[in-house]
Amino acid sequence: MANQSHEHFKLGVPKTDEEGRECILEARNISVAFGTHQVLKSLDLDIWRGEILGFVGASGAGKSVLLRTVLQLSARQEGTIKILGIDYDTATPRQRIALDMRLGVLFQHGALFSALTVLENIQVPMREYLDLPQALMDELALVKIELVGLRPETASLYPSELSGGMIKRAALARALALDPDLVFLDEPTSGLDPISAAEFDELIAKLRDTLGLTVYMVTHDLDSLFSVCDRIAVLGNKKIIVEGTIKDMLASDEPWVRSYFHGKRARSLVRAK
Ligand SMILES: Nc1ncnc2c1ncn2[C@@H]1O[C@H](COP(=O)(O)OP(=O)(O)OP(=O)(O)O)[C@@H](O)[C@H]1O
Repeated sequence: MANQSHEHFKLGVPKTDEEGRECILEARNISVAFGTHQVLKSLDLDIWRGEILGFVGASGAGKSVLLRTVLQLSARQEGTIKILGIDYDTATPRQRIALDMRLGVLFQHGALFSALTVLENIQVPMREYLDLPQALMDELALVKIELVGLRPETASLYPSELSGGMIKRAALARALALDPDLVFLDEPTSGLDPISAAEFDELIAKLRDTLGLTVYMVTHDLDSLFSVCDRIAVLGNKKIIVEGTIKDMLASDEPWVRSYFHGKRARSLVRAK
């Protein structure tokens, strides 16, 4: 038993960059097709500890497909995905569970269970992966509720009783339930008014700064890209066509990147900076 629990937590040795940051997720040569429709071809991606990586690309470019692929939720034709230095395909079942626990996900529409309260929603991953007494799970869920800036009274509310911004925060609290290293956020500010969206961005930046969280954010929100993303990756032509800081995006000659980051809305953000 002792050996089994040891194996459960035995993870790999991730590669590091020149600043000594660990590579939390390393995807190589990823290809995905649906029938004859090739969506991703030989795509490479590294995600480094502590960064907020924004993923953009034209509608239909494959952002959701890539997200689902790196989360092992949809099949790929080829390619390897290492999480914390472990190749998911060759990992033992226990290592896979340990890896799954290191990742949190906030799907686009919050995806809370409507029949469960906020507290119960946050406890879903705890019930799935941990064996804790109810009182401890209640305590831990309340800590997550506070962490995402919700009031303790929110714990007993159902999703239908929450505003859009509160749903996103509750879903984020659930994504953080197991203290993951990396959270995936799919369009986290879509559907929020600009003030709630800006507050959500601030929360993400705060969690990165205080918890050392690493964030993979699919977004169309230029405000988020300008205000919180350390690095931006642009998906197009079946792979990452440009990646870098917002400054790099503004300097890029790539036609889609130019029109996206030099559009009217982007120009007003550049002026405001
Ligand atoms: N299960 C599937 N079966 C067949 N084709 C699919 C499937 N899932 C996605 N696709 C196709 O893959 C392509 C990429 O879709 P995807 O949803 O990843 O785009 P996206 O970049 O996330 O777009 P958006 O910004 O509009 O959400 C699209 O052409 C889509 O029709």
